[in-house]
Amino acid sequence: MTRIETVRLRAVLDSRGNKTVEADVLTESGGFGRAAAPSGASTGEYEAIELPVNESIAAAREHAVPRLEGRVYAGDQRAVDDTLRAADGTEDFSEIGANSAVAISMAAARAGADVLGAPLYQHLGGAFRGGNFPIPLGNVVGGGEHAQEATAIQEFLSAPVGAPSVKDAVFANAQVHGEIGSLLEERDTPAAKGDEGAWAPSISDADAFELVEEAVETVEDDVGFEIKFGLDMAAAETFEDGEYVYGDEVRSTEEQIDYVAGLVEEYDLAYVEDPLDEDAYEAFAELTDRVGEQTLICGDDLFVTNVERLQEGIDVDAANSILIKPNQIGTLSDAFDAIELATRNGYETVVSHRSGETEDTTIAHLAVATDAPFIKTGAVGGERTAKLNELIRIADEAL
Ligand SMILES: O=C(O)[C@@H](CO)OP(=O)(O)O
Ligand SMILES: [Mg+2]
Repeated sequence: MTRIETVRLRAVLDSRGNKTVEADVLTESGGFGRAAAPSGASTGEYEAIELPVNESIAAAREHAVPRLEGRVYAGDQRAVDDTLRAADGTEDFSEIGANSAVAISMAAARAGADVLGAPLYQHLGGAFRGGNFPIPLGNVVGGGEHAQEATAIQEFLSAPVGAPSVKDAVFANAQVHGEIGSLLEERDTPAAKGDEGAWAPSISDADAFELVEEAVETVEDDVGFEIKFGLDMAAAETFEDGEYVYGDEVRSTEEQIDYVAGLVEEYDLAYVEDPLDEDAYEAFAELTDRVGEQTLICGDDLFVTNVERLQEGIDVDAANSILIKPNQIGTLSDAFDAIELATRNGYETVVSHRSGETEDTTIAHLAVATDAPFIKTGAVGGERTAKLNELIRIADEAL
């Protein structure tokens, strides 16, 4: 019933103005699904490979599309994704590109949902899911690879942990973002916005901590529920010759662990992503041992949504949460496998956008379908609010 009739691929723009892959999947019964690949800037070394868009589309048309059309059912996600893997023939999608793979994988899921007449989260998660909503982590101040001349730490994330509903949480993050804008204006500190819509002022990390703390407290008082904040330190980007280089600060591994543990204590951080290098399993484990009871230590570049790397981390207690980015691994099935392995081992999952995004809302559905406790998808900006507003619609059963 959901047999794929046609797969169409095209280049469209992402939020940075770069080209990305969009896929349409049409089924023989008239089902239709469309999805687009996001793109990272602070990409992990072990991620699946994103090929130049035209190259990826040409390779996918040659190798993957003929194996899908007339042969595979869009509703059978495993079969779609196995076919993509077989067509590619490599471990890291370097033949057809993870950008075409993930676009086709997500478009097929949408087509499958369309044929069923079900919302995507229900098709992906089944009848017994959809009642829990992720807490959105909203990037409110940032720099690193996402903005020039801004904070050395890549992301300061508002975390409305006490929000009574997803809608309240989404609005609270936007309010924190707005409050920071007002504080910057009061201080005569000019600020551009980074790739994810966060403020990107030319201030030190220490100043950014004070700024975000003040904004969070102000909004917390106003909304009446608990808001914390967290960080993506994207440490692999700053790790040079065995040292962590954040602006003028240079730290050894032990110093970095002490520094992060100190930040968790001082600011009662809810979340710390990639505090250490992408190969530093042991150092991650040391930090998790010290502060893992108080906060989430999340692996992004460390795990790259890859079950083998996650298992390595589980074996040494490297972290207590994992970032889930479907394009990091190439298919929805692979992302699901990582989520299941994580959940079985008590790791919290954080479904995530990329810095280069489109209007695609698949990750909002993925988070709801898997009961993910968190979603990281920005606070403001059209490609970010596309996902946030979709969460609100899902909660309202307005799809
Ligand atoms: O590091 C990250 O977590 C992401 C998203 O915030 O950034 P990028 O997509 O550039 O890898
Ligand atoms: Mg990250």
